Formats: sequence, structure tokens, C-alpha cells
Amino acid sequence: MAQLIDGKRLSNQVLQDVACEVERLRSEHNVVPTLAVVLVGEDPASQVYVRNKVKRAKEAGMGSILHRLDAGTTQGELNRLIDRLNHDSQVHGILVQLPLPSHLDEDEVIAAINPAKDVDGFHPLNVGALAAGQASLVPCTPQGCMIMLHRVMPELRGKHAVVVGRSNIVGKPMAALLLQADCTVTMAHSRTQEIESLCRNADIVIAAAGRPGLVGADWIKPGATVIDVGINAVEVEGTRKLVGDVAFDAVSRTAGAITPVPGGVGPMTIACLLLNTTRAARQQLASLAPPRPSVSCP
Ligand SMILES: Nc1nc2c(c(=O)[nH]1)N[C@@H](CN(C=O)c1ccc(C(=O)N[C@@H](CCC(=O)O)C(=O)O)cc1)CN2
Repeated sequence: MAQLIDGKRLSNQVLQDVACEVERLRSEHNVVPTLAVVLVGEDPASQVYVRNKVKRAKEAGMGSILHRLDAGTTQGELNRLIDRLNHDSQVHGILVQLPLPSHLDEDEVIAAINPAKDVDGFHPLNVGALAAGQASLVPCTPQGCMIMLHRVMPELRGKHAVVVGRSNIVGKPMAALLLQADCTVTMAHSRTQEIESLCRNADIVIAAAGRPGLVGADWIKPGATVIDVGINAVEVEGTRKLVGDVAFDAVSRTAGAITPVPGGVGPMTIACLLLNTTRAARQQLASLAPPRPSVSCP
């Protein structure tokens, strides 16, 4: 049976580190890292995620401000709120919960966020920096996946990883992070041919396609590590249930290690969001500090 990678437990460890860093920023610099969360509309899943983000931020001693806007909010109104948050020195991180109602342009909203406060790591400047292997704010879900992977595979160098799914939020940044860790990376998607045999050759499979139970036991090499990013609500015998993109029971009998859904990648996403907020606060503090003299004074 595969080793279970417990996202709930690991995320609590990350959140403890976040709480320590929050306390350091407060006691040493009188700064309370603060996250502004923007939710537009009434999407039920988004409301749960946003509530959890605000709750975890408070538990870690951070500031959090929730901006709930109604579903009819215009692009101009949303852009003006982002502009206000960009210029608010008490706000260190800005997150706009996705998806937005269809009349709003997500790309325009993301591009309007100050890249230094873009704790989702979705701004084109942060995306480009990650692709170029430069320091940046890294998207939360892939960052959480890397923490989980490192727990069971301390040495990633030379490992063959297949990422199933090519979204901007998960697939693409995930591939960039695996490349940075010296993995050999294959990206697979709905048009990929022979996807099963590609995965069967992989040491690591990241399932992020958004298709319940897509990855079966016959896709997985014995002993491989499987990270399930899918969070799909399905009805089983009249009851709503959350399942991943991986057929968990079957794959657990083949894989070496596997993440569950729920209790896997989801909690890590929120923990990494708060980690990014402390990093953004620290970075903003450093950019305010007077420059140090480059030569020593006599
Ligand atoms: N601005 C963003 N929007 C969205 C992101 C994101 O990273 N930034 N990711 C997803 C949703 N998401 C975070 O926002 C998210 C999804 C799921 C979970 C989570 O903890 N899930 C639990 C189950 C929760 C439940 O019972 O419904 C789990 O997997 O155990 C956290 C965050 C899309 N939008």
C-alpha cells in the first residue's frame, strides 16, 4: 500500500512556521502581514475557500480583509478596488478569488495587481520570473505540491515527472518548479496521445486535469509518487462527495506514495498563500529600508 502524504498535517507545520514569521515581523519591525481577499459573486465553493483563507490567516496572527462584491460588479469598479489596495501600505498581499463572473476579464484583473503584492503568483511578471528561474512569488498549489513531493522524495534530480493538465494556475507553474528541481518534465493534456503509457514511465505523476478519477492504476508505475490536484464535487448515491483526478483506492495499491482528496493538496494551497503573504511583507519591508552604503565608511 502507498504511503499517504497527509496534506492536513503538513499544512499545519507550514502554518506554524508562518505564525513564527508573523510574530518576528511584528516584534522586530512592528509590521502585521495583511492579506486582502476579493470575492466577486456567490459561487458556493469560492465562498468556502475564501472563508478558510481568512480563518487560517487570523489563526496565524495575520491581518486579513475580505472584500465581498456583488456578482454585478463592473470591471471598472473591480480595477478601482485593486488600485486602492495596491496603494494601501497596510496591505501586503492581494488575492482575487477565481473564477470571476464571466463578464469580468480575469487577465486584466490579475495584471492590475501590484506584482509585489501578488500572493497568488499569477501576475505576468511573476509568471515570467518563475519561467526564467528567478526569485518570484510562486503560485500556491504548485508550491504546496513541491513541499509534499520533497517529503517523500528528498532527491528529485533526474526523476521523470509527468504533469497532466496545462492550466496557468497549476500545470504550467508546476512544470517550471519541477524543472528547477532538475526533474525531466513531460506535460500532458487532453490532446496528448498515449497518455497512459507516458504516465506509466514516470517516477512522479501530478494529476491536474479536473476530471474525476481520470488516472487509474494501470497509468502508474509501481512505486511512483502520485500528487492529486483535482478537487471535483460528484454525487455518489445521492450524496455530494469530493474526489480527485486519481482513482484513489486502486492507485494506492500500485503507487509508492499518494495524496488524498480531500486533505491533500487543498490545505497546502491555503498554507502556501499565507507563506507568500509573509514573504511579500518581508520583501516590501526590505524595499523600504534605506540603501546600505556599498563601501565601508572611514
Ligand atoms: N485566486 C485563486 N483562486 C483559486 C485558486 C487559487 O490558488 N487562487 N485555487 C482554486 C481554489 N482554492 C483556492 O483558492 C482552493 C481549493 C480547495 C482547497 C481545499 O482546502 N480543499 C479541501 C476541501 C474543501 C471542501 O470541503 O470543499 C481539501 O482538498 O481538503 C483550498 C483552496 C481555484 N481558485
